[in-house]
Amino acid sequence: MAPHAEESNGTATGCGTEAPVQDLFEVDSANVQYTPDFINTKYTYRTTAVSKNANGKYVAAPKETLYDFKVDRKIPKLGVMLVGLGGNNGTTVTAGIIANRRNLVWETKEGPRSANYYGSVIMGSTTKLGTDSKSGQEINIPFHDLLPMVHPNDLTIGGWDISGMNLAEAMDRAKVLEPSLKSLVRKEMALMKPLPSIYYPDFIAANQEERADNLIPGSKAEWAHVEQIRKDISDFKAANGLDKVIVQWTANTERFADIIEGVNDTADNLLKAIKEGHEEISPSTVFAVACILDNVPFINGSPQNTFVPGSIDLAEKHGAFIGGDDFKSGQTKMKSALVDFLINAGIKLTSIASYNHLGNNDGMNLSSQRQFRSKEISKSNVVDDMVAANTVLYKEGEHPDHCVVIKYMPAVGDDKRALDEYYAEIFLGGHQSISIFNVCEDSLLASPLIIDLVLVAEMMTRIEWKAHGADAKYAGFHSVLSILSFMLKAPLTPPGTPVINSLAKQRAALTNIFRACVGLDPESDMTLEHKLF
Ligand SMILES: NC(=O)c1ccc[n+]([C@@H]2O[C@H](COP(=O)([O-])OP(=O)(O)OC[C@H]3O[C@@H](n4cnc5c(N)ncnc54)[C@H](O)[C@@H]3O)[C@@H](O)[C@H]2O)c1
Ligand SMILES: O=P([O-])([O-])O[C@@H]1[C@@H](O)[C@H](O)[C@@H](O)[C@H](O)[C@@H]1O
Repeated sequence: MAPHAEESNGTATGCGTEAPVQDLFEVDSANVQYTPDFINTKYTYRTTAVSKNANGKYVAAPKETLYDFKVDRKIPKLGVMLVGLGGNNGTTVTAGIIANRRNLVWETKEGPRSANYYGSVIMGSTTKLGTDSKSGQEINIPFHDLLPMVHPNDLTIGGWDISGMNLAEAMDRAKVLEPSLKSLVRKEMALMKPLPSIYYPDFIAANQEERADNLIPGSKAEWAHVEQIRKDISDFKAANGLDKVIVQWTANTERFADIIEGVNDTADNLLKAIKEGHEEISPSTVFAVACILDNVPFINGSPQNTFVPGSIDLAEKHGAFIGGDDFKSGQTKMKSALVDFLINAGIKLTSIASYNHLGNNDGMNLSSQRQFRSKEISKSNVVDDMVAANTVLYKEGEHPDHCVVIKYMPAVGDDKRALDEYYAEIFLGGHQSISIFNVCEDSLLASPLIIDLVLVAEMMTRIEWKAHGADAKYAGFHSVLSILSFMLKAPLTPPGTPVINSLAKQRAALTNIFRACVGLDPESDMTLEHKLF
């Protein structure tokens, strides 16, 4: 376990390790070479190429592609800068990391509670390494140990907010954490004040204006804003002695930006539009551009279309990582698992009614129609791929009725209520109706996702690949990190590639890409060793 941080100068500071971490396991294979700095792997990627013959019959041909992967084992000192640091998610994830780093225990009405990373797939789940060579029993290891990843206790946290409240006051405003826990982290939180940010009123609800007292000068997208954000990141990195920084948007949901030819359709047009102060450039896109220009990974935890085509074009040109959109925390995460299960069980889902109400500031922002529309889109598209994949149940273009309702009810605060009804046709004209009442404590479910997104995105900056062969050159994965999809409602994918929303497939992709990087085949769960004897 990497040594942990000491708090200093008002930011929770992390610390990387110089020497490679001693891994929990090593792979014994002629295709895997370990050096002090790298894991070098020759990997055979096996797929099935399907075509149609002259009679219209599918022809399935096994296909093998050889890749070389190289993983940098050195764990960096990593900073994360949150846009919206003073919000419910921002204060909660910050307090949570401080609590874990200090192994805090606090009193609650159910008795003492200890800090944990529950809800994080990287820190709270395990993955099957293989089966015991003697007993045949499954050997599972912490997901975090599959590759040499940063530990969240070592993260250095900072960021921006249009509200100037220090994080102790903002934590009180958020009303998420137990008073007993807040009292233990209050001192460190009070020392953390968000950097001034950019505020373009037309992009978020008018009801947010009263908190906008911590602003970078200038009223619309301007190049000075890009330069200020780049300077903020550079200063944060230098002041904390960081090796890398990752920026994540957990600020308010913005309205969708119109995609306008000549404005935000290409990298050059987008840069030109920002310099001209075009009003259709959103704050989140300005942050994305600032990060891309300095190769700082940028992740969008909200549903708006931050990544207009010009920003994706710019990221590809710079080889910078971007990822999004919209943390998948409670109701939608459940939906992406349940719909997958029902449809893959041959049960014909015909209607999904999703209602929720919440009383936090996110809910207040979403009470404005244009911001709600962003969320409605991200919450609605999550079933599309699963429905389209089952042509036995659904004809071309046929899909379940699906409605999404969000209401702002201040009384429930951050304890969002999600009420769902799944209605399906079953055998011989029967019906199945599944009703769910799900209290999703929004920020306590989202905060571990913020951590997972940072850890996976940072890990991807230390993985390179090339086609197997002497003359090929190593390169990074595509700029759009679709590997992050498990944590996101509306996964951004490289242009022209399919969107996968099935939660099981998303986790399998994350697991098996990481397994490939250490020379292990995908986990198939066939367990033939338990069937063929
Ligand atoms: N479970 C969840 O909490 C969850 C799940 C999915 C998505 N999200 C999204 O995450 C975002 C944050 O959620 P939250 O509950 O923390 O909301 P919040 O309103 O408590 O926090 C958002 C913060 O962003 C700040 N902000 C707004 N515009 C800004 C800007 N231009 N620059 C810097 N700061 C700015 C606000 O002042 C506020 O402090 C929302 O967009 C929400 O839709 C949340
Ligand atoms: O629980 P989930 O659907 O994944 O996501 C949540 C929505 O249900 C909720 O309405 C919204 O306010 C939150 O920002 C979040 O998006």
